[in-house]
Amino acid sequence: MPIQTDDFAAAPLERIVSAGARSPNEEALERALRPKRLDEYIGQTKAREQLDIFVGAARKRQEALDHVLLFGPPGLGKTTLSHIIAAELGVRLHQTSGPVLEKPRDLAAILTSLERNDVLFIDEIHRLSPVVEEILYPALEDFQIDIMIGEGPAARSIKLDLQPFTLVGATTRAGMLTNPLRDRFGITTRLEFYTPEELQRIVTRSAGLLNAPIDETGALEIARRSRGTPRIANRLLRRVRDWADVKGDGRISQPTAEAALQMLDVDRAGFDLMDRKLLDALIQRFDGGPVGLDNLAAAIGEASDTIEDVIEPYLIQQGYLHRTPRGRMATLMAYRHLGLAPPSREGELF
Ligand SMILES: Nc1ncnc2c1ncn2[C@@H]1O[C@H](COP(=O)(O)OP(=O)(O)OP(=O)(O)O)[C@@H](O)[C@H]1O
Repeated sequence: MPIQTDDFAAAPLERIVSAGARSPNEEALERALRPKRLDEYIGQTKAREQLDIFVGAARKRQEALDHVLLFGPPGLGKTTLSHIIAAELGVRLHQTSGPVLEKPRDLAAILTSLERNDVLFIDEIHRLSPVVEEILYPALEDFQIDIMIGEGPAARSIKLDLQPFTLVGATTRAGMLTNPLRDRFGITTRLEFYTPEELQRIVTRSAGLLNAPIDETGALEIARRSRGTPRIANRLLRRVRDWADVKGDGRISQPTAEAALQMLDVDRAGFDLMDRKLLDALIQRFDGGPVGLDNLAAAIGEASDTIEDVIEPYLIQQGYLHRTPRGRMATLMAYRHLGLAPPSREGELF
């Protein structure tokens, strides 16, 4: 049955290509568009092949799968994959996130409620507090936790046995994980940006679920401007579909997609005003760099974390930005993209 989207509010237009922030309505729609099984999950061939084997083996032996760490920029499908892992194992998924688990007892309550071979998904696992992380170590290694009973001198610690389970941790920052935590994951999977062809298949699939008529050229135009990210592809698809419904005959083809995305200020490279502002500041105010992250953040009025997690990974991957030990630098492609003349600097990047 096609999904009705009339009651889903639009994402904020000022950052339509951000893979980060989402409204609750958009989250609901994402759930509906999520592939449910591994063979519906498009792209990420390496991750999919590995998981297919490891999950198959665990299921055959009726054992808990080794703990899995998924890392990569937001919106590439970490949450989706954790749901798929649980579905393929035929077990329940319990979902939480690092910042939500404030106290050791928050985590203890979840761990003691797990049934045999269940999957516990912790999003933003790099944001677990150290005291909560301490509880996790013996849970991951020996399926046991130590909990304190009572207070003051009468306090004592008791050991509780847990059911075997699989932790799936997701993070945008594998480098921020402590070594003891990182070492406890048996399977580490890095999610990569998607190719335009993979995104084209995702857009086509989502359009089918949304009952939106689209042809190959329309899907490819949306895919090319989606920064390698399914979340953005799905979001742009919905906005293009609005445009096609109001300004056209409802069908999405290349000219419709191009006109709609131009209106939304998403350019041919998938950059929005914020990306262009960052590249522009880097070139015009800092002579192309190198410039430190904090200075760049101050210049464009954005948080350093947002630049690091959301904006720059794609700019770097596409070759518009370099991260050097001395700071960020614009590449020749960045100058060209903005229509600016590059400086002639011998021995440097160009
Ligand atoms: N491989 C894929 N095939 C089809 N659709 C996908 C795929 N990966 C992600 N999606 C779609 O993209 C949306 C975002 O995916 P998801 O929520 O899993 O991202 P995420 O990496 O967990 O992001 P975050 O870490 O920001 O929560 C989902 O609605 C899902 O439909």
